[in-house]
Amino acid sequence: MTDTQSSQSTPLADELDPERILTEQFHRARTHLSEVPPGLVDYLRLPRRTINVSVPVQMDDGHIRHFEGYRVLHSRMFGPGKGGIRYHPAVSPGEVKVLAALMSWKCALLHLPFGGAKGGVACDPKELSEGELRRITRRFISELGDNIGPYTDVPAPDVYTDAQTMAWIYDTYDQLHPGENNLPVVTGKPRELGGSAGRTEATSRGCVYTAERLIALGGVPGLDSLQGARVVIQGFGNVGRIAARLFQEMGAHIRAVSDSGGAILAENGDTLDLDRVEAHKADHGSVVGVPGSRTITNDDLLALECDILVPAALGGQIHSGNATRVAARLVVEGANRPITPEADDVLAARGIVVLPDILANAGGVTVSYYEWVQNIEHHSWSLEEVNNRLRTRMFDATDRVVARWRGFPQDCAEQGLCGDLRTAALVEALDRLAKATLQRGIWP
Ligand SMILES: NC(=O)C1=CN([C@@H]2O[C@H](COP(=O)(O)OP(=O)(O)OC[C@H]3O[C@@H](n4cnc5c(N)ncnc54)[C@H](OP(=O)(O)O)[C@@H]3O)[C@@H](O)[C@H]2O)C=CC1
Ligand SMILES: O=C(O)CCC(=O)C(=O)O
Repeated sequence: MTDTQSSQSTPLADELDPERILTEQFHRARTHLSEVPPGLVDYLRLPRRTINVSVPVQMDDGHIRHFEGYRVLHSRMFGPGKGGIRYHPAVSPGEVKVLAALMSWKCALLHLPFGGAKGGVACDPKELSEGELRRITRRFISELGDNIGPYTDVPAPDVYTDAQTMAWIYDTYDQLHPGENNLPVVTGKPRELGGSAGRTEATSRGCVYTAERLIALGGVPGLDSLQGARVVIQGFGNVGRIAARLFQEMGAHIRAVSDSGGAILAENGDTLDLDRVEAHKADHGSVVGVPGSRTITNDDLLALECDILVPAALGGQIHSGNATRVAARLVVEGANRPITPEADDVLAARGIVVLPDILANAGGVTVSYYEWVQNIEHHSWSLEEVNNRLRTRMFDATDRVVARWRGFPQDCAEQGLCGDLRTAALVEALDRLAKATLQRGIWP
């Protein structure tokens, strides 16, 4: 589309259902894994445990409200469950279950000694005071009790939670287990409380590293460098805001960004002044209205002509109703599950490459692993050391996924197989999980 056109688009009925999407993605990968017993493959899709808790909280005006909270442990195949905690009105048991499964694939793909987990509380943090959020967090964590722990299930930040939330989680757990080294019970903590150098930027840094590597491997037709690449980013929170900075440091031009209030496009068609965007967001709560920018909708942002599109907000943003309008060469999934399987097919048919979530945004959990190790060892690594380790690990995972992708049969479509990078990443992860399950042994 041109920068001035606008149109509305809707997904198909049920297309955004998270569990249907996971089942479809899983099905696409398992067709490449004919040597793994079918029953075992099914087992790998399902969560080990789902916990629902009711969280009663006294609000600032004195009345009592309750919130629904969830923690799903999908797998502990390679170590403790690992995954963020999200506070958002749309948090549901189905969505948390799917996000937990994605964490298992992500950790397996990155060779991290973790399984997968995810949690969330259905609430709107924008309508809550800091005190109310603190009380929700403390009560949620005490309701979870020993279902989390440094060697069983280790939370971290996700949408609308941050280092402060992690500090409350640590403090609550520490009150319940005095006298132990409880720092590794949660990652993404403030630096003063054992947080790792580089964790805040890690997810975005991982997006840049994986994109850089994929491009260097010749994986994106028509794109040979980040230098001069035109980048569009949806979401201006932890992942989107920092990704904008890091892509710019690599010489890319940030054409447009967005948040829940809308999207902005650099007026001169060139690059946004990120200092101004950040200052405006801090003062007004949204990127919309930054001087020197033009306001557009989030849907129109996804259709802007660019080299790299980075969805870094919520799931289900690119679907069959708008995938035909995406005008990028490469989509880097900063967010978890921003693209539906139907949209994956449309993008693949149009030659648009997708760097899938379990690879592109795995920098966050990778540095969470480094934080966990540092906490266990009572040690602290420099930012340079963390970033070097992260770069090596992200490059290695990208190399393995690209090798798997290039090893797919040439005639995938004729054989009824899906031949995209998402499927390659998932096959790589599932193959490892399947082998480990069989090596550990299914009990009689
Ligand atoms: N934090 C991490 O380490 C990791 C995060 N992720 C994934 O990245 C994504 C973003 O997470 P994170 O940056 O941490 O979350 P944040 O809460 O820091 O930021 C979320 C951003 O998304 C924006 N947003 C919310 N709803 C919409 C919408 N409907 N349209 C456009 N923008 C919207 C928010 O807008 P506003 O500012 O107006 O509220 C905000 O800018 C999620 O999918 C998360 O699961 C993946 C791996 C690790
Ligand atoms: O840092 C972590 O442990 C998990 C981050 C996360 O929730 C994710 O990768 O989706």
